[in-house]
Amino acid sequence: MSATSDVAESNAAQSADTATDVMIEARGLSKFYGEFAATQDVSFSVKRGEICAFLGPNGAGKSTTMKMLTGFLAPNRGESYLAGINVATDRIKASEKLGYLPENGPLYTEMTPEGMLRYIGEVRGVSGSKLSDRLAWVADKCSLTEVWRKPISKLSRGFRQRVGMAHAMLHDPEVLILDEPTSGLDPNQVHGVRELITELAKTKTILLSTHILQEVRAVCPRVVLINNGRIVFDGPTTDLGSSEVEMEEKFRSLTSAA
Ligand SMILES: Nc1ncnc2c1ncn2[C@@H]1O[C@H](COP(=O)(O)OP(=O)(O)OP(=O)(O)O)[C@@H](O)[C@H]1O
Repeated sequence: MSATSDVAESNAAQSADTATDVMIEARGLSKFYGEFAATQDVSFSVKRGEICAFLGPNGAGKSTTMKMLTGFLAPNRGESYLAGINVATDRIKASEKLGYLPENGPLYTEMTPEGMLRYIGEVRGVSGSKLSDRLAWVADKCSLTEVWRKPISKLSRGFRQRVGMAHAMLHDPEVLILDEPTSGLDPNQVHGVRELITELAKTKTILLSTHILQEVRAVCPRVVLINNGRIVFDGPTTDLGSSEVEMEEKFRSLTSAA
């Protein structure tokens, strides 16, 4: 084989790898409410195994983008892909790859975590020993054992958030999209959820939204920053600064009104 065809073959293999390695992709996502652009031409991708922060101030467009990425909101322009699957045209196949924790997601508060998660598993077509195994796994990973049979209405916000995480992870998806997973939690609960995310990151691709810089530093080596509906930074977290103070300054300069 010639050197040229060697190179061509290696490039082809590389681009095939690259194609399957992109697990989350936003392609030019725009969402308008009347004249107001909630997001404009948002494009970025997250590769297999990455844990990426989607950072931005309040109202920047994080939840809107996540809803479009997960197929819960139709963009006016642009496309979303999960594991290479077009979310708009192949929703069911894409949703098999996806675990989504929406901001303030609904829970069946009259049920127990066990009852609700069993019900969701059955609706998704999992049953028997496979469902029991998955329930045991999420109960353990999300530290839900002590509240497993208590009504969700009686649980603290931290435990409710963990039930939401368990819901997202029940079908063992490859991709997790988590909208402000630590919002409203006390410092101990924040620590617990961050530990869980770090543990999950060993086997999953994760995009998590936050407006907390410490969260990014604690959990995410990569950051995509959105402001006024547009991406203003995409790169390694360390490129935002080597200390918290530097990061705050950079964040402010990238997100202050022009
Ligand atoms: N249904 C809607 N109708 C009109 N405007 C909307 C609607 N949904 C969102 N917006 C606006 O779009 C912008 C982006 O909202 P979004 O919820 O995506 O921001 P966010 O970055 O997730 O904010 P936060 O950190 O506060 O949750 C905001 O100005 C919001 O008021």
